[in-house]
Amino acid sequence: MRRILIVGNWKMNKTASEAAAFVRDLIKALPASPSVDFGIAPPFTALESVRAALGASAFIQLGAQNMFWEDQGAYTGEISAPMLRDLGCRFVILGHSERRTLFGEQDDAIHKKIRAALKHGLQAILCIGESLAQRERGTTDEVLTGQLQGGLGGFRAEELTTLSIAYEPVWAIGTGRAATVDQAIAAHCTIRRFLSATWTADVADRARILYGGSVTPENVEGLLKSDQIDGALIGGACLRIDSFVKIAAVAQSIGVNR
Ligand SMILES: O=C(CO)COP(=O)(O)O
Repeated sequence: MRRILIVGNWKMNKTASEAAAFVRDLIKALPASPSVDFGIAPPFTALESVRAALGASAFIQLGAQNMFWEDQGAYTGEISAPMLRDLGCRFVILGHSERRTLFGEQDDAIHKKIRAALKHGLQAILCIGESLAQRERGTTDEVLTGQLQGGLGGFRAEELTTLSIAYEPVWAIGTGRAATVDQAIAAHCTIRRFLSATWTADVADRARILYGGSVTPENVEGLLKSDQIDGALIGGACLRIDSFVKIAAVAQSIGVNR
């Protein structure tokens, strides 16, 4: 069975010192031997201070919110996979809908980033999700499989053993309007079926599929109770200690029984 993964995507929030102080408090409040995995993706500028604050707390993984696909060179403003590895990152979020819509990221760029992440031993969390218009048009499944094909097409099954996918419907991000459990399960099943049909049953079985979009301490239990939902990628509710800790407690209680 897949272990639950709870990741806080802090987006463009918290200075390096605020982030470090938060993490020091968080470590004290989280269970000492968790039955689930935790990850935090602070802004690039806080990676170093968060790594120092995490110290030996290996149960919280450090990750980044984006990266460029080249290792080094004349790419002003960009950050590479080796740079992230050197700062202790273990994962990187790629293809977030804010990157796609606000910064024009397309599938071919996301594909190159995933390849670079895997080459350097970073776990990729590939974000996919439909807009409200696409859902209303009834094209959700097509959008999801198109984004999977665009991001992952051409990879060999052996390359995808550490892959995670985050299903983040665009209309649910930061809106307070989360997908229902049934909507999330339906999308996760579409994703898993596609992984199995395109690669192997093993790839589909191993991939952790997280839900993201207005996850809160109140709705996380319903989501995680489904064995199709392997965790959550959380924005707003992971910016506050109290709600992060509440979500962690729910995940922990479900995780021990998985
Ligand atoms: O985009 C998200 C996580 O990547 C979700 O953000 P919210 O949890 O704030 O809706």
